[in-house]
Amino acid sequence: MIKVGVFGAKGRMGSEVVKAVEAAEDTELVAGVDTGDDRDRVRGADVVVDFTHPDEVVGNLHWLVANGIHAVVGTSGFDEERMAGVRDLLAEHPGVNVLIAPNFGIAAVLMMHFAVKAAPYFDSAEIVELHHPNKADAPSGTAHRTAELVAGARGEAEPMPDATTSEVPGARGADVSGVRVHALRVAGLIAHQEVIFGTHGETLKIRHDSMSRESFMPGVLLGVRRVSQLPEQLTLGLEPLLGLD
Ligand SMILES: NC(=O)C1=CN([C@@H]2O[C@H](COP(=O)(O)OP(=O)(O)OC[C@H]3O[C@@H](n4cnc5c(N)ncnc54)[C@H](O)[C@@H]3O)[C@@H](O)[C@H]2O)C=CC1
Ligand SMILES: O=C(O)C1=N[C@H](C(=O)O)C[C@H](O)C1
Repeated sequence: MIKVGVFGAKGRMGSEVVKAVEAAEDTELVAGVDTGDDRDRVRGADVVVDFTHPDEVVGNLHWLVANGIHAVVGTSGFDEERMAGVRDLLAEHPGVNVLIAPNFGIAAVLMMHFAVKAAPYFDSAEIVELHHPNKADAPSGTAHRTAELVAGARGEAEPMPDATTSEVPGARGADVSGVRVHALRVAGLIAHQEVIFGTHGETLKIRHDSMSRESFMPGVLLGVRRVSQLPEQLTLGLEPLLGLD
């Protein structure tokens, strides 16, 4: 049995993780921790899953790593600088592993993978992410990561065509690694993203839709099962666990 703790246990994602961990045959819930609870409640866990808040997750990670507990992190907000901080932290604690996945949806990971494959063949690439209005951060962690991956796959390609000289601030979205990202917050939605590519006379749209938060659970459980055996102390994204690297 893998002993699992959950940080953010009363939240939209954390409450699903609690149910998934309780339902799986090879995992056992040690405790759920939410705001105001003592982190000590997860002592004895092999792995803790964190779905909290971008402003809280780093403090949680420091506590977990210092206490020798592997972490599976879904919370967004991990840019290059933050990743470097986690790498430094892990260097002081050999034997502890951290998996940070911007998106645990298997189809979402495939959407990012296909976008990387498509990117070198197009002049233009822009990302539209659409989420529920209770989301704390914009753009989403998934969109941020997709933009970085698409930019990397474009390599030394020409700058994207864009004749805009007059702009209402924000109208062209955020520039993430040279890729424009547009964030919509709409009641009734959960999590959705389109990557739109264009070249002469042709466009390609790659779209992913999360219809329920349950859809993230197979990916979270995969992370819980595999985090302790990952070859690197820090893994970004579910891709290597799915054989997609
Ligand atoms: N990687 C992925 O596949 C996914 C990632 N997310 C990310 O997960 C995070 C949480 O999203 P939601 O569940 O929608 O938010 P939420 O607001 O519904 O839940 C967060 C919960 O964490 C609790 N919390 C805040 N600080 C805490 C702390 N220091 N210790 C323990 N609990 C704490 C809050 O009280 C709340 O109950 C966001 O960053 C979101 O972007 C969301 C969905 C999928
Ligand atoms: O807050 C959410 O809901 C989601 N957050 C993650 C992100 O920021 O990419 C993953 C998914 O988009 C849902």
